[in-house]
Amino acid sequence: MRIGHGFDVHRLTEGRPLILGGVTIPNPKGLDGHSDADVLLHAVADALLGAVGGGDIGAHFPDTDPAYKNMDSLLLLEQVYELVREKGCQLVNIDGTILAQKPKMAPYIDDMRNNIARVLENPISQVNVKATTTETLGFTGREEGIAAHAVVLLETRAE
Ligand SMILES: C[C@@](CO)(OP(=O)(O)O)[C@H](O)COP(=O)(O)OP(=O)(O)OC[C@H]1O[C@@H](n2ccc(N)nc2=O)[C@H](O)[C@@H]1O
Repeated sequence: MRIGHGFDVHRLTEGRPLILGGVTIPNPKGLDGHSDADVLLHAVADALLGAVGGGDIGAHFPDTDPAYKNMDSLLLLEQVYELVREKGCQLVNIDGTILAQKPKMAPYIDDMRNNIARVLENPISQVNVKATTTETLGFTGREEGIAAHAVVLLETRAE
């Protein structure tokens, strides 16, 4: 068994869509970044890479490479999971947490879970996503940005 943790932050800005877990969420501001800035999927991808000792997404998808401009992070996650499978590992379960003061994420959580479960070829029961405010504290509480954590458990095929 192997565990991994991922964490990511993106700044909220006007003129960008808010995409989390592959779901476009109506909101006055979206997330800034080189890719689609899907902070939840980035945390999940970093957790997967961490679990297999595969570095981090910045090393695999440099934000200086035009190829990743506005990249759909579901494709980024797919490529990371291919690497996990190549290393003889597969997903047991994921737990993700979005830290955002607004908007309310509850209506979109199951769609996020479905997207992640589909890309990682696992039942939705293995993929948990939750959201929390930071009680107006810190940069997330001031609605300057959104952060996300993810923890994954993998099993090696030999197990
Ligand atoms: C997903 C992508 C796609 O281009 O861009 P964004 O859409 O987030 O902008 C990138 O992979 C986004 O990678 P991410 O890892 O989140 O970006 P950063 O935090 O800026 O880190 C970029 C790279 O610098 C390294 N790094 C970061 C901070 C630091 N103090 N020292 C470092 O050496 C990290 O290991 C990483 O490999």
